[in-house]
Amino acid sequence: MRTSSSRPERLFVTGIGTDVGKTLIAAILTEALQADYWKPVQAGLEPTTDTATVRRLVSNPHSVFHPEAYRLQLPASPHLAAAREQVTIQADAFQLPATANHLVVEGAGGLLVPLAPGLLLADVIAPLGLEVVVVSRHYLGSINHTLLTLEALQRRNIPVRGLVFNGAPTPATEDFITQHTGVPILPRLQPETDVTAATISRYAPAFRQWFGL
Ligand SMILES: Nc1ncnc2c1ncn2[C@@H]1O[C@H](COP(=O)(O)OP(=O)(O)OP(=O)(O)O)[C@@H](O)[C@H]1O
Ligand SMILES: C[C@H](N)[C@H](N)CCCCCC(=O)O
Ligand SMILES: [Mg+2]
Repeated sequence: MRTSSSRPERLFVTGIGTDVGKTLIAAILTEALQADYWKPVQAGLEPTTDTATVRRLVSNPHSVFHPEAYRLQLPASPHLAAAREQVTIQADAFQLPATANHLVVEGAGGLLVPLAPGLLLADVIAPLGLEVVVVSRHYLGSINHTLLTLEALQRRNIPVRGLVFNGAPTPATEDFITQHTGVPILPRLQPETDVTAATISRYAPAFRQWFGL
């Protein structure tokens, strides 16, 4: 929930790929800021959706969960999932939900995921005036994927709020990315045995403090 004196945070959570922890970090940000949450494109509805997951993981009563612009059955790239249902994802469907609260928007997969022929996720996010939080999960190859993501954001003049490292601390990776790019670094996530509302509540204060709240 936003206090009257603070500027609302408008964050877009992207990642260096799919399954890197965007939903987990979006839930932490949503809880930390008592923000609203919006997942504009959901590809894959079973066993659950990211909106339902974040709703389950968030404890505060203020967050509002805005309906997806596109809910697609197939857990695949959005351009394929949409085509399977004879749906064409349209750029003008990406209008931010009307809210004065902090807002956390979660992408699908990585930054350059295709939505429709000639249309990438980055194309529809860029005009929305969001600041990006990039999630970098550790695996061999993640340095390259992280630098490519940051370079693509810079080339499109999309502002980067910061980077979250997800996984056991890996100094050789984290130090190189930090020094090479100079991007701000948010609190890190450790590998967790269980991801529950209690896990999210444990991380939220450090993120809240990082945002100066
Ligand atoms: N630090 C962690 N500890 C334990 N499990 C994690 C961690 N980070 C992510 N996971 C788990 O990995 C899986 C993939 O994470 P998540 O759903 O957040 O990915 P995503 O980037 O949001 O994917 P998508 O592109 O489908 O939105 C989930 O089961 C999540 O709970
Ligand atoms: C279904 C999956 N979990 C994500 N929602 C979508 C991932 C799209 C990846 C497309 C790609 O980069 O090849
Ligand atoms: Mg997700």
